[in-house]
Amino acid sequence: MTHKPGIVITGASGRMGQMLIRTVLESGKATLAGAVEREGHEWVGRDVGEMMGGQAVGVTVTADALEAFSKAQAVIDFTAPEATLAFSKLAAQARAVHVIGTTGMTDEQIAQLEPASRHAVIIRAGNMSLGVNLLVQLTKKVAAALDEDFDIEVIEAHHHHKVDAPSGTALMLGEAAAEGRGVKLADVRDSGRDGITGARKRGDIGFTAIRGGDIVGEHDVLFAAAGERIVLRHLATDRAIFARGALKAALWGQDKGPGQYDMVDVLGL
Ligand SMILES: NC(=O)C1=CN([C@@H]2O[C@H](COP(=O)(O)OP(=O)(O)OC[C@H]3O[C@@H](n4cnc5c(N)ncnc54)[C@H](O)[C@@H]3O)[C@@H](O)[C@H]2O)C=CC1
Ligand SMILES: O=C(O)C1=N[C@H](C(=O)O)C[C@H](O)C1
Repeated sequence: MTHKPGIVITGASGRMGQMLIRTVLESGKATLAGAVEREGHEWVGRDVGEMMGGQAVGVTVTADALEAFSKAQAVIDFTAPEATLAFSKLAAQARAVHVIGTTGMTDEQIAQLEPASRHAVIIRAGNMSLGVNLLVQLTKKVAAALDEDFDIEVIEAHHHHKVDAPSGTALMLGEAAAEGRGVKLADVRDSGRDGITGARKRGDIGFTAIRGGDIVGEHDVLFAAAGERIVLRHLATDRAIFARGALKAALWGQDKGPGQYDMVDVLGL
């Protein structure tokens, strides 16, 4: 690719926002076309490089997302569900590729992305890392090979700032396990056990969420039967893996037609 696409990062001051800005600036494959934060945020009106504690990079943080998007070829968005919905409409208006890493969206909110995807490329995944997307494929295969004598549990751990549970990744893994078994996750999902829950229901897929300290993101898919257990595990130790995946998606999306895609499409898994 000779032309370097301009990329806007939303949620610029966030944990992922800052990681994405560094990744784009250091990539040599894209330029940083803009940095967006919410109205009233202390970073708005300031140079994003300086606000991250380094040299000025010549990009002023703005709350005017449409103006920023209209000068870019892609938007990478790791923010919050309501913000992401609003950004999807603006990215479609600007015909910019919208890479969505935001998790915690309801089914209704996900359905509301459809009109935007008629006009622009949307690439959405609860986890943008190569390792997790490979684990999703493995989970599907293992679940398809085993019967319901194996209880499936998804166990995830994240830092204490995380606001949604189960994590987007845990839900991807649960969906993959359900697909492997030929069932709908909604019919077998068991989240948040507490109190006298009764015995585990055969065929259910259980979810457990741990929150503590600075854990970047850990996911186990446990297949537990009488006398043996299989554990598929992914450990993230650096948020750079998510940012690298998101940048790859933004570049991949440049020559695709409008529609909704995920990281399995991007990575060709
Ligand atoms: N798909 C993936 O690979 C990954 C997804 N995530 C997800 O990304 C999201 C963000 O995670 P973190 O960076 O840890 O959170 P964070 O709380 O550090 O950052 C979120 C940022 O979004 C900004 N924001 C919120 N509403 C906004 C609006 N209307 N306009 C502009 N900016 C707005 C906030 O001010 C904040 O700077 C979460 O949903 C998380 O689960 C995180 C890591 C990897
Ligand atoms: O909020 C996070 O930090 C993460 N969120 C994503 C998720 O919900 O799965 C991906 C990663 O695990 C980090």
